[in-house]
Amino acid sequence: DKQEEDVLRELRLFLRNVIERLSLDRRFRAFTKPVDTEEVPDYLMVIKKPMDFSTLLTNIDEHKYHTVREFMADADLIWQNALEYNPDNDPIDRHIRHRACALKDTVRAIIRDELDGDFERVCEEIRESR
Ligand SMILES: CC(=O)c1nc(NC(=O)[C@H]2CNCCN2)sc1-c1cc(O)cc(O)c1
Repeated sequence: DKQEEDVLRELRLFLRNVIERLSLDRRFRAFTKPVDTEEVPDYLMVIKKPMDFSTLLTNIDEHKYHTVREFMADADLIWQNALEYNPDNDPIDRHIRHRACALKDTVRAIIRDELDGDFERVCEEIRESR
């Protein structure tokens, strides 16, 4: 109904704003677009569910996320994939793992500081009612 559509619209606006701010952070440049499988040919053999900021935005626009929890499941894939693909004691691996850990902590801090628990509960109730 109208009120429920207003809630889901506000959720989409909140999630787009979170991604916009992450995309401006130079530390997270590697996470903005899908990993280029030309540059990194073995990537899809290691990582089963690639994810990046641009794909998150597309998913939002396609109304894929009805709750912040659903969004977080995909957003977490970005840093989880980077940790999985970069396990070695190699300086390049360690560098991207630091950025993956910074992304994990930054997303959690934004959600903790800016998501109203009551708002997320309303989103969950709408989803359960459908
Ligand atoms: C995003 C990610 O997980 C990623 N990991 C990499 N790891 C390596 O290159 C390590 C792997 N271990 C052996 C030594 N090389 S490169 C890379 C990447 C960075 C970009 O700026 C764009 C892009 O498409 C992919």
